[in-house]
Amino acid sequence: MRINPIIVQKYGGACLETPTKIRAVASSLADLHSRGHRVVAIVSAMGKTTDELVKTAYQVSSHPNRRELDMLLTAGERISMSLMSMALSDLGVPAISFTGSQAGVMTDESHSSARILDVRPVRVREELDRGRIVVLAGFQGVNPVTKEITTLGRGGSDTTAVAMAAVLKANCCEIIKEVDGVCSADPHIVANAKSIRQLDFASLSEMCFWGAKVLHFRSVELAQSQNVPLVLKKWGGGEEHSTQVMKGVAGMESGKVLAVNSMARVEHVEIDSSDLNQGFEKFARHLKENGLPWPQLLASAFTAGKTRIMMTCDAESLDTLLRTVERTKDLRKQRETLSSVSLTCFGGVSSDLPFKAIQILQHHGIIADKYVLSPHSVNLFVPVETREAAVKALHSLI
Ligand SMILES: Nc1ncnc2c1ncn2[C@@H]1O[C@H](COP(=O)(O)OP(=O)(O)O)[C@@H](O)[C@H]1O
Ligand SMILES: N[C@@H](CC(=O)OP(=O)(O)O)C(=O)O
Repeated sequence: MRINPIIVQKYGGACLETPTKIRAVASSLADLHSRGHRVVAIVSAMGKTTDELVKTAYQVSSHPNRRELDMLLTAGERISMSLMSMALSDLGVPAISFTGSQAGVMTDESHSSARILDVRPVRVREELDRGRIVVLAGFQGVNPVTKEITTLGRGGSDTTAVAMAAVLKANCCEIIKEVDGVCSADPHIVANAKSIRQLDFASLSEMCFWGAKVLHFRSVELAQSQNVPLVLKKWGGGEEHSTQVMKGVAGMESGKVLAVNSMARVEHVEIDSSDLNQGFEKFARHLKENGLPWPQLLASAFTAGKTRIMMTCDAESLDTLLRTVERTKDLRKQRETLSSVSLTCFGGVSSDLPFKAIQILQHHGIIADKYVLSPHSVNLFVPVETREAAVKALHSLI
């Protein structure tokens, strides 16, 4: 007996913003199903719903409890999944929606930044075997011991999609976007940013770590380790509007600049401490005592009795962290907020690139006051108000 191939498609909030868009996505899923695919659709919350829910939480509490915040935020995806399933039924296509816990997404217990430990998609498989389209709420899971509902961190639906594609051994995991896949810069900043048709995992992971909002960076690592065939596609667009992620792409050590990405907000926290280790212990204790998630750490250093940690995170978490730090004797915000601008290169960074980048910025009146190198990227830190100009200026290197 021929077994129909499984396709996992993930739709982000931008593609699901309105009921009309949901109906359009439903008809495209129905089409895929009618062509003989077994279809699993992972959905995010509609449009900016998650941002709105976070805002509402902060209107009722200056310091929302993280368990309750997860309960609230998972509702966004639950709305999308049920509406999608209804729209599919309306088109005469059998469909069923599941939350993360119903779909068997098991996570650790870390609210708002949980990691997937295992996926046991028993019900998903049963429903696929019955011929239904399975619609899953992305971004969420359940801790198997405490039975508490968790979220995977902002943008986490991509990670749900990749994890599900891995355990179902899907033929393809398609991340459907409103943009032309991965571009050489955020097309909302650089109007002539080019779509990157083929991209290796290492470069993509680096771009996403340093602010490319196209994919949750954990999902890239997962896709690579689990060998998941990953494609990013523009909704309704053809192949020229998509990016295929590959193990290796042609070329050796070209050092070619592939993309410029940026992070809007990088903060520095200073901790009175006797060494780096004590600095980190105090920082970890502060996060725990205030129920805060770990931010994304970028660099740290110890000098003259102070540990300095450079970090980023979503705006609400950074605001809460800085508010709680104000009330603490040994911790403080160290300097003005910065933005990062990153050049990601194929085949490794060439030694002269940081200096070229600094010169270009300087030519545009932008002073970068430090940079961090990683194997595939040069990451410069600039004043917040110059971020977009810096991205545009450095895009000339592509
Ligand atoms: N290098 C990049 N390539 C493509 N998009 C990028 C890049 N950097 C940032 N972005 C932003 O990422 C967003 C993600 O795509 P979109 O479909 O709008 O979001 P979502 O899937 O989260 O609903 C785009 O709106 C775009 O502005
Ligand atoms: N809705 C969640 C999860 C997510 O992945 O969203 P999106 O795919 O729209 O970026 C968020 O906004 O963080």
